[in-house]
Parts: sequence; structure tokens; C-alpha cells
Amino acid sequence: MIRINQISKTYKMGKVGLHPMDLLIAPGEIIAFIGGNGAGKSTLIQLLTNILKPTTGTIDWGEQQFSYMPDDLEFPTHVTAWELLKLLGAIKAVEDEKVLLAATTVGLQNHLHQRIETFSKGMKQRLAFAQTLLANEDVMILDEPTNGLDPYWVKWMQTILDAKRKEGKTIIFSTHDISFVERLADKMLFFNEGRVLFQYQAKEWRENPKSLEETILDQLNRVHSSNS
Ligand SMILES: Nc1ncnc2c1ncn2[C@@H]1O[C@H](COP(=O)(O)OP(=O)(O)OP(=O)(O)O)[C@@H](O)[C@H]1O
Repeated sequence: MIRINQISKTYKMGKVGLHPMDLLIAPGEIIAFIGGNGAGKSTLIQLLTNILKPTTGTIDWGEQQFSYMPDDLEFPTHVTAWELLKLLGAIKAVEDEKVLLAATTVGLQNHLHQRIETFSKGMKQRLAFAQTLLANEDVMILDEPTNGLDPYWVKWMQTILDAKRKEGKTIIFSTHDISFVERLADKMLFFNEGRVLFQYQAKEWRENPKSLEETILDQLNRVHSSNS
């Protein structure tokens, strides 16, 4: 269990990124953070990954380790995909066949000897995903993982994450892709102005006559009209 207790973040100049919040994340759970721009999703992800130091609160990970796929990962440009993955494989004591398998899983097997600077946005995103798969930790934290992916690779990522769920991995991700949430998540938290405005279990949105997309759009419309 990951226990988040009264975690909050106030940035310099007093800007609140996240108001104090509690959250329990069970092993094997797939949890999605959604909400409009500037709602607090990345702030929480960066608190979870220790990139940001919390203003208040704690996160108790127990014995669990996480791997992290940032949004817009900066790669060393002059190395090839294979050089990068092989180095990560060496750090994690993963043999070459498994490194190749991770590259093949994300469809980069024919681009391994290409320099990363020649990759498209979607290819870089898949390379970042391969790194997360290689790390093979109990918890995967993915910041906007489908950004830049074409529909084929979005579907494929969903299939891979579904398989990871069956292996018992916990998956935490932020996204603006509601259909990805609908197809994959067990629970979603809707953020607004640094607070969780509401949360839903998959059962609730599957039984609701309104689609999750309509529900979210209603909420976003409400947020925007109360701000204008
Ligand atoms: N480094 C920073 N300094 C000051 N304020 C920040 C900083 N990073 C984020 N914020 C503010 O914190 C709030 C939450 O931002 P956050 O990046 O968590 O939003 P988000 O939900 O991830 O948005 P998006 O969907 O646009 O990525 C916003 O008001 C943002 O302006």
C-alpha cells in the first residue's frame, strides 16, 4: 500500500500547486489523475517521485520501488537507442535479451542503432516507456504517457499496461486522454486548482448512463464558467 498523508506543495511566491491531500493506493491498482491544465496532476506526480520536496505531509512507500516515465524526457542526443537501453540494462543487471525484448515491445527493434536525436516525438515516448519497462519495479508512475503516440501505440500501451496489471504492478498515471482512462483505470481522481474535486471507481463510471468523457467535460465546463 502507498500511503499519502496530508501531502501539499506551495511553490515559491506562494503559488499553491497542491493543497493537503490524503490517498491510499493499493497494490495492483491502476489509478489515473485527470483534470484541466494547471490542476495539480504533475505536482502530485513530482511529489511521488521525489522530484519535488513537499511543503507538508509524507508518502509512505513501504517496501515498494517505483519506475518513472516523465512527460517530455530529455535524452542524451548523441547516443543510439541501443546504447542508452544497454546502459540502463547494465545498471539494473538486466541481460541483453531482456533489453532487446523491451525495445521490441515498444516497436523500436529496427531503430536501435539510430541516434535518439533522429527520433520522432512518438518514438522518444516509446523509448521512455521501454526504460520504464526495463526497470520492472512494483510501481510504474507515468506522466502523460500517451502524449505524441498515434492510436496504434496508444492501444498497444494499454495492452501492455493491462498485462502489467495482471503481473500485480501498481500503475499511476496522469493524462488528458479520457478514453485511455475509461479503458484502463480502476480509479480516477479529478483535480482542479490543486484539489481532488471528485473521484470515481471504474464500476461507477461503467454503470453511469453518461460516458466518463461527458462527465469530465461537464465538470470542466463548470470549472471554466465559475472562473469566468
Ligand atoms: N515551478 C513552479 N513554480 C510555480 N508554480 C508552479 C510551478 N509548477 C507548477 N506550478 C503551478 O502549480 C499549479 C499546478 O500545476 P501542475 O503542473 O501540477 O498542473 P497539471 O495538472 O499537471 O497541468 P497540465 O495538465 O497543464 O500539465 C499551476 O497553477 C501551476 O501554475
